[in-house]
Parts: sequence; C-alpha cells; structure tokens
Amino acid sequence: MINVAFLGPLGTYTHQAVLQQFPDDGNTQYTALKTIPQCFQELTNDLALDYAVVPLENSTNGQVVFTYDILRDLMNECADHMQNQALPKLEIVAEQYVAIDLCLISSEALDIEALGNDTCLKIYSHPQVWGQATGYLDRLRQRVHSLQMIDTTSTSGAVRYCCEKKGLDAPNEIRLAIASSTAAKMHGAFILDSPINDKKGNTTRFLVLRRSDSQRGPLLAQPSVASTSDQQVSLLTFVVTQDAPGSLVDVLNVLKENQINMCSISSRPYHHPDDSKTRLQGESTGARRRKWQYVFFIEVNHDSAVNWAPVVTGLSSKSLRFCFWGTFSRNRRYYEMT
Ligand SMILES: O=C(O)C(=O)C[C@]1(C(=O)O)C=C[C@@H](O)C=C1
Repeated sequence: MINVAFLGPLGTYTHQAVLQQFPDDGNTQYTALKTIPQCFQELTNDLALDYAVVPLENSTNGQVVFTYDILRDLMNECADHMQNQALPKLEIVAEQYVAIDLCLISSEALDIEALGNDTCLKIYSHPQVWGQATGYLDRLRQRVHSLQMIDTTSTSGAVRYCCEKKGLDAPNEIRLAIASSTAAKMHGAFILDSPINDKKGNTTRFLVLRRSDSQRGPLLAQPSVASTSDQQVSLLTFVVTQDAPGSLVDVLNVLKENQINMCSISSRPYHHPDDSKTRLQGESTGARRRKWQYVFFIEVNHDSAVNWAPVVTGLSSKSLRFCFWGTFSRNRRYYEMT
C-alpha cells in the first residue's frame, strides 16, 4: 500500500493529478491535506506518507508561487549541504499535466440568467484561478450589483464551503465557487456555466515528490539517472555568487559546457533579514550581502546518459548555493495536451 498526500479535499485538480499518477487500484491510500505547505511538511515528517503531489505552474497564469517559494526556502534553509550544494529531504520523481476546465458552481439549482443587477455575488476559489478566468469574471461583474472574489485553499474546498453555507445567504446575496466538474459532482452541487477559463487548453503542471534517498553516498548528491529512453528533465535551483556582470551566465555556461539544454528559467525573490550577521559560506569577508536576492529555477532536458560530476563541480564553484531537486521522465501528456 502506498500513501499519497495532496492538496485536498477530494475533487481538486491536484486530486486529478494524483489519480493520473497513482490510479485507484486498491493499492493506494489518498491523504487530502489543507494546504500546499502542509503537503511538503507532512511528506517530510510523516514516514507513513510515501509521496506528495503539488501544483507547480499553469499555462495561463504561470507559477503557482506557493510551491516555488517553498522550494526556494527549502534550499535556502537547508541544514544539510556540502560544498554549496543543498541536500534537501525531498526530491521530485515525476510530473503530471491536468486540463483545467473551470466551472461556475452553485450549491443549489439556479438559472445563471437570474443573476441580476441587484445581486451581490461572492465567488470562492483557489487564488490561482482568478488569473485563468479574468475575462469571464469581468463580463459577469458587469451584470451584477457587486462581485467579490474570495480566496480559499483549494477549488474543491470552495465548493464544500458554499455547500456548507447553503440557505444561509441574505436574499440578494449569492455564493458561487469555481472548481472542476468532479468537485461539483462530489459535493452534489450544480454547474451553472462551463468552461469559464479564458483560454482553451488551460493546463496545470504538477510535481510528484518523495523523501530523497537517505542513502546518499559520501559524494555530492547527483540526480538519479533513470535508465530509460524517455526525455529526462532535471529541476535545479541556485543563487548566483554576487551582483557581478556575468554571474548568471557563468552558471548557465556550466550547463552549456556539459551539453545540457536549459528548457526553462524563472526566479523568485527573497529578502535577507539582515546583511550584517552571518556570512554566506564561500563569501569573501567584508563583502556586503545583498538584502534582496533571487533564487533561479532552471529545468534542463537531457537523455539519461549525463555525467553529472563535472556539472556538480562547476555549479559548486559558480554559484553561492545550488540544489538538484530531481530527475524525472518527461510525461507523455506534455506532448498531448490540447
Ligand atoms: O485548488 C485546486 O483544485 C488545486 O489543485 C490547486 C490549483 C493550483 O494551485 O493551481 C491547481 C490547478 C488550478 O490551476 C487551480 C488550482
């Protein structure tokens, strides 16, 4: 029996990603958690859990920053590292892609045409959704007296909340949720309109994580190399050594020199609480620390026969800190999503 944690409750798009990766074959336990941070924490601390599935990015409105910022902080605060390489307790082992067809959902049957200019609308959903249905929401706002968008920790959680509040609304107040058709069915709710996402093909990418192999050898940890013909993807994060011209290029050149193709790069800011206390490892004394810095996220694709040793050596000398988050096969849905 394997146990998989995910952003719940049942009916979230993350739940859909879990079922794609771990089909319900009677051999899998699904543990719905309340937040994305909780998925990381519980996987790290609860040995009863084997995997966690979290959203990473969406094709319409980009990064799920909750996840990016957790990976950023796990690298920056990692106690276990050697020669600038952070060795976090978690690693990425797979990816999934889910088509996100958003639905406007009500706890009771009502005609969407009934929403008039005296209606005070409260719409609940995960914050990542607002950027995926901007146009729809703007048009809806023109038709009603007021429209409030209220964040919930997940889309399916929004449906559950609206169902719990059923019958408790003021006469002209209506609560709706934006979630999947599965979430509506699971909660016995009604779909008023679908799909309401602005872009066809709206897709969210998910990561599958597990605790990293605690038998890391004495050598610097290197990505696990799967023996497969599938295109391999590795995710790594790093902080450049300083604000000197070319410091980012120096890191990217390590990949180029080792014939490794970078397929994505992004960054997340972080703030050093104090530039006077601790000195970063490898930092020359007296150099003033930057208060406002960036963690770079890079994904590289390669075949399985990569010699990582020179890459690790190069990154150790060209970055202030870096972390390999895992190597996994490119999921076939990457090529299929409409
Ligand atoms: O709330 C959910 O259903 C989730 O799975 C989270 C999430 C996200 O964080 O992006 C996943 C897919 C959609 O983009 C909307 C929300």
